Amino acid sequence: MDRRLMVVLSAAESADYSFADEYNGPPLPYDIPRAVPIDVDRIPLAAVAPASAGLPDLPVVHPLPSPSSSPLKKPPPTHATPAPPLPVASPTSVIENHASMDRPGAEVSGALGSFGFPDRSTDLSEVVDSSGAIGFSDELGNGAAWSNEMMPNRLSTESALSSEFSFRSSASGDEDEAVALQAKKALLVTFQESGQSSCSMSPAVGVTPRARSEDLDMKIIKRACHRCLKRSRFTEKETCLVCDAKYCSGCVLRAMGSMPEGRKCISCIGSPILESNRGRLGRSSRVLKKLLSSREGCSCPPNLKPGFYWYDKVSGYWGKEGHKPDRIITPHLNVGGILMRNASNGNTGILINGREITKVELQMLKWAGVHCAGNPHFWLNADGTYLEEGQKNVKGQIWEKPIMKLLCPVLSLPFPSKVANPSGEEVNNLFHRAVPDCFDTKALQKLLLLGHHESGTSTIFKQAKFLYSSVPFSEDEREDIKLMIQTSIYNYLAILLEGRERFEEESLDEQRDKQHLESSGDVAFDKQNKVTEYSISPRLRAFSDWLLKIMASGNLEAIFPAATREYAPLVEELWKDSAIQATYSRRNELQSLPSYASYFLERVIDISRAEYEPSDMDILCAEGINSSNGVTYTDFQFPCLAYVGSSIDDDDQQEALLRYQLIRVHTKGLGENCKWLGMFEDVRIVMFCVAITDYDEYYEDANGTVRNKMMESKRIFEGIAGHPTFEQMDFLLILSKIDLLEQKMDMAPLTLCDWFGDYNPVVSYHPQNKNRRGAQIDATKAQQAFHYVAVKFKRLFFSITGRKLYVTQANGLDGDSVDAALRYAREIIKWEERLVCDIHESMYSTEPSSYSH
Ligand SMILES: Nc1nc2c(ncn2[C@@H]2O[C@H](COP(=O)(O)OP(=O)(O)OP(=O)(O)O)[C@@H](O)[C@H]2O)c(=O)[nH]1
Ligand SMILES: [Mg+2]
Repeated sequence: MDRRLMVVLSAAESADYSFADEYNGPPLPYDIPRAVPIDVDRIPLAAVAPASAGLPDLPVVHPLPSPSSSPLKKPPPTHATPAPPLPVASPTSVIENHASMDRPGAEVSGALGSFGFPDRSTDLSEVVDSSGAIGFSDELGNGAAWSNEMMPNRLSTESALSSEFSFRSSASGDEDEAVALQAKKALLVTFQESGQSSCSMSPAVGVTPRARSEDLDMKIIKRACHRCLKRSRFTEKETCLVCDAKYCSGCVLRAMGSMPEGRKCISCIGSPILESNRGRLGRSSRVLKKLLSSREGCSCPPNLKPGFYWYDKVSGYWGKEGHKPDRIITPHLNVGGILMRNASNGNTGILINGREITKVELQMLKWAGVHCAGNPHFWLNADGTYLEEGQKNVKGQIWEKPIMKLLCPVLSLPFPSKVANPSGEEVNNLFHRAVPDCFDTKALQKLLLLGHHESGTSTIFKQAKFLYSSVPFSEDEREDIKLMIQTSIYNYLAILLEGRERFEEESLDEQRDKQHLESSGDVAFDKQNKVTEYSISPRLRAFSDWLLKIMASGNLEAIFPAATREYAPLVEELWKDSAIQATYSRRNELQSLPSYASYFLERVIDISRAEYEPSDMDILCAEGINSSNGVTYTDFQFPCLAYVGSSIDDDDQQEALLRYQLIRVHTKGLGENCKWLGMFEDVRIVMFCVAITDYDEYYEDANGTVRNKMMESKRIFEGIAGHPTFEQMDFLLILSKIDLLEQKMDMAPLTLCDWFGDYNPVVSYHPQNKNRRGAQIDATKAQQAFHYVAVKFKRLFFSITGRKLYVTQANGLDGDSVDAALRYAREIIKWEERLVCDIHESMYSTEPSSYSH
């Protein structure tokens, strides 16, 4: 690395921390402190115990080879103060070092003991004094990186552990416990002053009073992995039940080995667990679950939360007692007893492997084409093949229909990650991108996207596919989309032509009324020969009549694709006609004309060509790609965000492995009183989409009542927020079409919507808010409105649930904006997880406060 590393020190004593960073700014007018490399000649060496010490005839560690011949490199210096002379290991330390000599890596432990880690505690006060908390932890980080790099196989877990542990626990409030544990740890590598008993030596391990007082440092260290010393807030860690040392997933198996006594580090085996950790016994460990799942042959382990479960050994179905199946795991595991008929509390009379199935499972069987008349009893194998009890013939395979892959998640039922073919060989499912095994074992985080008509849900859904899928739409799908766009143009035109006729009628009526007024009704009004701004030429009128007739007959599809090419010039002529343009300018009165109609009509000639290929934008704007009533879902992973000049860190990489599922449901598809919402009880977050521009838009419901779209969104939102399925669920409100708001507010004030009647923003007339010509710029108008609407929904949500509503804005047509909204949803999920972990930690931690943020 030839990049200059500069240590930035905080001049102020009161500064919270300092940090190391690369400096790219202009030359500084003053001298900066320089990092002074450690003088390798001053590295202390272990000495032979003098005979005067009166020690028994003990084996002695030989001095390390001279630095020049040593493979150990000096650690990179990061603190600005010269490194203090490092203490030489005392005679007793030699003995202590020797105590671990018969372990692999003991030699290295000894080397590190006198060179790297244990001296850290002595060195600590210096580093903390001069550069503060983060400076200290950087020091640790570098040390760890160095030692791991140099001695990957020989580094003793205990060495790092012990030195780290002795520091950590002596700072904890529970001195007695710490001292006892310390004594145990110290046998491995800890150094002690001569003359001290092994039990009393722990406080002597170089912890200065100053270091003890640094609570913040304690917290930072506590969150670090005790083996690699890497800190990360979001990296899950496993904690030793005896000494509370934490290990990241990369170190846990080395530090804890095969865990013959449960979750204890190797050095703690044989020691009783801390009483305060008793409550953690039997609780699931996500770190271990992820790690062990790939090693122990169970392709999809169940969620090990405390509770009672049932397990169907034959099919691999696994579920909570009294509930439908939750997972399909490896079959024939030696777990549990006989499967009870009422295990899942089913009431359908149909049995699978002796268990009475639930209603949703019955629905699934029906979709799979299984005949369920007469309440049959089935025998279901792990490969999905099924037979009727007492019969020999396989009746079918329940996973074989491709649609099952889509339908199972809809019913919140599991689908096997791998489907075995009849020969017994496991094959990857064809309908999914191949996902490595380790991903499969991670829980899928489900994000439910809901919204009223035209709220932008399918645009966000499509955008997510573009953002996160390598092949967002297949060739066939693109072909369908093309046909749909070509057809839609005629729909838009028909809406305009109908509107034109209406406006022409209204205009003629006005003319007639006016004429009647002027002539007192003496002159007859000749409607046929009157012209208005909405009138079109006879030729175009003939085409218009024909098209409207075809549309009315619902036979539009019959004239395609010939119509697209043949009539494209006429459509273009009509679109450009002043009558249609005048109609289009009153588009807010044409309820069903989508906002993107002009986007396609402008390009009708191009779009009508046989070789037309829809662009990504065309696909985003096109209607009907996701059916309005159906449920659509897509699985994805957030790619790592690599910023210029920065590398992707461990956290990002770990997060990039997490799998998400975006499920988009149109509220129409939820049925009366949202009765289908119960299907989504396992989603992690509900994202409710509202088009912020809906405040002045109306639609006609099934009864012919004209309703304001914003008020309708509010009504649906109230129903969903208060739905029992989502009692504890996080909600994120996405206010979409934010890009259109500014323009819209110029034409129609927000107060047009009854709910927003009290909108009265403070308009700032600050001179700086003027453009070069002196005109006032109200750049924040849309933002003010956004905040106002957001608060309205937040208050509404709070009044229903007593909880907090998260709100974000989005422009569905902008990938970055949708990416930001979805990443925000991910953050919310993470916060909630963190909160649960914190509560858990605080419940089972002996320390007053182990973590704060
Ligand atoms: N300018 C702009 N247009 C948007 C935005 N979101 C959606 N649209 C457009 O608004 C129209 C309706 O959006 P959809 O995503 O289809 O709405 P929906 O929620 O799926 O509603 P249904 O189609 O009724 O199911 C589409 O033409 C989109 O292109 C946005 O943020 N900005
Ligand atoms: Mg749509």
